[in-house]
Amino acid sequence: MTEAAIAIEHLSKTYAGGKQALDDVTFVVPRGQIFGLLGPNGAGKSTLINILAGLVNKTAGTASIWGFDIDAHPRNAKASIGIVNQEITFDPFFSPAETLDIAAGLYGVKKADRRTMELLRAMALEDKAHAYARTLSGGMKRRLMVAKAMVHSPPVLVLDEPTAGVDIELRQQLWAYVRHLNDQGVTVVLTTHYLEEAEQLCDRIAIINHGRLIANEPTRALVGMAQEKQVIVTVDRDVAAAPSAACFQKIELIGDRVLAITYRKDQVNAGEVLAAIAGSGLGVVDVSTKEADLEDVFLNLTRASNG
Ligand SMILES: Nc1ncnc2c1ncn2[C@@H]1O[C@H](COP(=O)(O)OP(=O)(O)OP(=O)(O)O)[C@@H](O)[C@H]1O
Repeated sequence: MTEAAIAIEHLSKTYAGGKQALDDVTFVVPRGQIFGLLGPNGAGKSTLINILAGLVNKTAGTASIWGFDIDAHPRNAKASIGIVNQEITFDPFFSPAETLDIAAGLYGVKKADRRTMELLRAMALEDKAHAYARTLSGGMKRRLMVAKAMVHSPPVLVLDEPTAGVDIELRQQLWAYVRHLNDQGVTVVLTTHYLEEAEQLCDRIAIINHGRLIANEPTRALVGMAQEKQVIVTVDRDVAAAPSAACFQKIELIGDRVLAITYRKDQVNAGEVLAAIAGSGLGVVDVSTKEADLEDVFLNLTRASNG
């Protein structure tokens, strides 16, 4: 079996005060992937990452990074992961080069092994190497944070909400660098609220909601679930049983005259769905549609997992 980049088993966290942020979470991040951890605000993503970082103590379960259990081998586990937090944290009076040197020193990276200029170059910060960090733009600061997380050349890089408040151009640059790192063999985990963002980058996506893992699928399979769209159709007479048609993914009678039809928008459009209703002899009185977004994917998945 190939070893996991990150393996989490039955991980739970209840904060003092009683809030359960993680509830029996088990999943594996395979080595070499770009792995998306999705979930709405407050789902428990940061808690999970902070446990991996050694900043939050778990209540139950185990976690290992690059084969190192975080309790049994905390130093090796920490050396195997670089984490870019949501907050930008560095001393504004140091230059980017100094910032990286200091971070490398904290990790015990020998001077000869430091990659300060290489990292700055990779993050397009070479010409700012000796400027005060406080003179950097917001985007440059964020890139510096990524470089800082990589000073000890960890095999796993975690980006927690890397694009919150980041403009599109910078986002593209950041993703290009993430892909570059991944091409070089770095396993990347990124958390985001945005399915679309994860969709573009990730090989695999896990979804966490209310502290529970509700999906862990190859991106393509998960995105398929987001292709579902629903139309609610009111017809002109009472119907005893919902009509069927090949273009319906699912049809439910939700009132005497109201049908909820799920279809895949990559396969049919609403017009065809309505035509199928008309074809079954029913007159359409009213229609409303609903786009499947991440929220719906959550709902579908939670419904599915509740049986
Ligand atoms: N130190 C803490 N003490 C008590 N409750 C906490 C603490 N940190 C987080 N929580 C709660 O735990 C839950 C999960 O929070 P967490 O920050 O892990 O979510 P998240 O998915 O990272 O959300 P966001 O995307 O907003 O950062 C939330 O209800 C949050 O209020």
